[in-house]
Amino acid sequence: MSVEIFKYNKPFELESGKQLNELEIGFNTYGTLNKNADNVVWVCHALTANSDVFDWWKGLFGAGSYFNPDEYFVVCANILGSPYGTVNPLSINPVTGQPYYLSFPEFTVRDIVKAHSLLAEYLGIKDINILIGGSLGGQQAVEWAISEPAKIKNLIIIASNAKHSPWGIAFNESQRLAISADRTFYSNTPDGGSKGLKAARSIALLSYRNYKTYGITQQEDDDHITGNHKAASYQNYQGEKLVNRYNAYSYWYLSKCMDSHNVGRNRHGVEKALSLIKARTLVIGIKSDVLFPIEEQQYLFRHIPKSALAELDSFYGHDGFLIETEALTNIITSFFKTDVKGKIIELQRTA
Ligand SMILES: CC(=O)SCCNC(=O)CCNC(=O)[C@H](O)C(C)(C)COP(=O)(O)OP(=O)(O)OC[C@H]1O[C@@H](n2cnc3c(N)ncnc32)[C@H](O)[C@@H]1OP(=O)(O)O
Ligand SMILES: N[C@@H](CCO)C(=O)O
Repeated sequence: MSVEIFKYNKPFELESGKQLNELEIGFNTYGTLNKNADNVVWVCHALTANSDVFDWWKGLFGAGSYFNPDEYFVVCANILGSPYGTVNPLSINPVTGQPYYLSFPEFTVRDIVKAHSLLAEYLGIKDINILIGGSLGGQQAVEWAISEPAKIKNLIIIASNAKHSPWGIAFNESQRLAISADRTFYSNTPDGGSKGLKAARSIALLSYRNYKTYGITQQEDDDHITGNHKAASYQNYQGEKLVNRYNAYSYWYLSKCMDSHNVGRNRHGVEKALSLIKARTLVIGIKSDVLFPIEEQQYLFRHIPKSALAELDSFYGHDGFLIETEALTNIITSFFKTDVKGKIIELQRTA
């Protein structure tokens, strides 16, 4: 499915007070907006994904899945700073005629939401029936539900939080240290910082999975002492896989954006901000998630007025939100079948 581009030809003011002179957003839509305009499902994607949600969230999205194009008008937009159609550090700065690289302005989760709200307006979307996102996507979703409470009818937040934790920021900073230790990062070339990015992804994976995941998927049959350990080869492979489809500059800025996440900023605190949410909300946590531990979803559940919590027992850790599509389908189906506030659904892993 090809990416469409929305161009906003006015300067786009960022939360920092800085601005982007031009805003372009890559997005995908699937299905059609119905007569009552009440079938919109908006997906907020996570760190390195893109707007083709039918590709990366198969099993939950697509023909025959829960979110299918016969029933829903699904929209997914590429986030600010990401290189899949939206303005990002490798884009040309109209003022200089050169790519931004490290002169790209820092931006926040609120800026992503503000940009996507402009896209929603352009698409003629007044109400979002279901707003859904995991991880950094969940951070956008909760932020949007607070900034435009009347617009969001139902909210699904998966493996995410209300304010990025010191632990999460420490992981992100460690990844930025890896990127900046690669001096080519400062060369301002499209592949600058590639070795650093590879190391950064390797660090990040440790937070996306966990001890048990590695113990099973990367267990070795033989007894060799050094050299080509399976887990080492996996880290290298995954690092290179990201380098082949991404760039260090987008990664750097998006990790800073994630650190900025704090729904309470200038809103009299996190609890007050969460209390503003009007959407009927489903919070899903993954018990084995070490990056966004279950306590963070329990906290969201406690402070979002009309909310339910599901705790998923997955083998995959944080990345379970992308992988456990069958379990997510079951949880979401039960949520929309029940009106009981606070019902906690406990599910075992299915994959
Ligand atoms: C333009 C684009 O392509 S955008 C792609 C979309 N990306 C996104 O949406 C980002 C979000 N997605 C993700 O983060 C991931 O895809 C996930 C979490 C959903 C799944 O992760 P995966 O990498 O597919 O799964 P997993 O961790 O099991 O790794 C499997 C891969 O590692 C390889 N692998 C496994 N063990 C080893 C090892 N010991 N040594 C080397 N390679 C290994 C497998 O061969 C497989 O390779 P493949 O991806 O080329 O098929
Ligand atoms: N694996 C996810 C990040 C974890 O939220 C991604 O690459 O987008």
